[in-house]
Amino acid sequence: MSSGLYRAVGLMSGTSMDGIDAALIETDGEGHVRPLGFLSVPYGEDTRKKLRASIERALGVDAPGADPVIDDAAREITALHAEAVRALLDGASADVVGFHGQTIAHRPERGWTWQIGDGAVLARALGIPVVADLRSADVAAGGQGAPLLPVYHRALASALGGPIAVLNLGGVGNVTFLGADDQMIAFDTGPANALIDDWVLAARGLSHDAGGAIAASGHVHEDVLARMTTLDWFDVPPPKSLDRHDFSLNAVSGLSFEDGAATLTAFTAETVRLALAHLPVPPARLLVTGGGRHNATLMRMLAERTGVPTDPVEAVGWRGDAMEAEGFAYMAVRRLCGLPISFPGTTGVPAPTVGGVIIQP
Ligand SMILES: Nc1ncnc2c1ncn2[C@@H]1O[C@H](COP(=O)(O)OP(=O)(O)OP(=O)(O)O)[C@@H](O)[C@H]1O
Ligand SMILES: CC(=O)N[C@H]1[C@@H]2OC[C@@H](O2)[C@@H](O)[C@@H]1O[C@H](C)C(=O)O
Repeated sequence: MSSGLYRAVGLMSGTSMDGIDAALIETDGEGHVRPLGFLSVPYGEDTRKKLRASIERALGVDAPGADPVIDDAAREITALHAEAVRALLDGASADVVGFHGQTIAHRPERGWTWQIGDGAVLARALGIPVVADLRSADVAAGGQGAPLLPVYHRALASALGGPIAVLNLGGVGNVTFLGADDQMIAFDTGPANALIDDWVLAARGLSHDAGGAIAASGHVHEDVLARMTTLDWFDVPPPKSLDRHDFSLNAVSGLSFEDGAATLTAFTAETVRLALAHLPVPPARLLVTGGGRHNATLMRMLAERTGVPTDPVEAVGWRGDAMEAEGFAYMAVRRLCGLPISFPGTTGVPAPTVGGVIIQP
């Protein structure tokens, strides 16, 4: 560390369970952010199986606790995160690691959110202080515990004119509205890629609809879509957040493979249109991050259905694949500086809240 600048590693393993993203940035936890490196390490099929089994168990419990299957998965992913950091740093140093962990269940209404991975083991393995458990303080204070990235979006967007919206299309979608005077409104929008992924996996064993080609060859069933979007959840004003498993494929189950993909893709676009209706004014542009920005059909439907100019975040020089990992590096530094990471407008927490636990090696 020198003159308030930290070299920080951020680790994110998202709800798609595709693997671990690791980013290295230099930051002061405020307006200065310089990207220094990024890599992704895919989970092997064996790890994914363990995580799927853990999720199944976690969704059935009243509160997080010891469980042999989940504990085994946690040990395994902690070791994989340590390897990812070593590969990223390649012998170079870092001042802190922000460790998100793998979300296996998110139940803020029950007072908890569950990210597995052992920060103390990681800190010892790396010899670097770790900031872990970044969501719990927010939930304990009455917030949704998600989304947390808005504070990082605000740092990146300070040079851009507003109002803009940053849309993350991961397994679950979330939007950050950045208005005048640093106004931040953020919330989860719906299942972004989760249902599309589930649909193509169940029917053809595919991990995703690459480029949106399957959806492009199908036909959107507007009647089915209308039934899907009448769910009360979409009318609920923010703050709000979702578990990846809060929605199901029931509504499209009778459709052909291609029409199901098209209708689910249109559903994701519609959920964003409904989300934007909760904002005080329409954003001038929608900047899209997360894996869903690689789905050309989804990007086209988003622009058509929202009527808002839509671009991948690369259009303003941000790094869409690295953004979440960079964000957790940034949040780790904010923790070291005692700065809040969640706000009434982003998670519904009553007051700006410092998040994460610092673990010395
Ligand atoms: N080339 C592509 N074409 C279509 N979809 C893609 C492509 N690449 C990635 N995706 C989609 O993006 C998803 C992964 O996105 P991302 O890595 O942003 O999610 P995540 O970080 O795991 O989730 P979350 O943000 O919900 O935690 C994949 O599951 C897939 O559906
Ligand atoms: C509990 C949890 O892991 N939530 C994730 C998930 O993936 C997207 C959306 O749902 C968002 O709320 C959050 O992640 C991002 C990184 C966030 O907190 O901003």
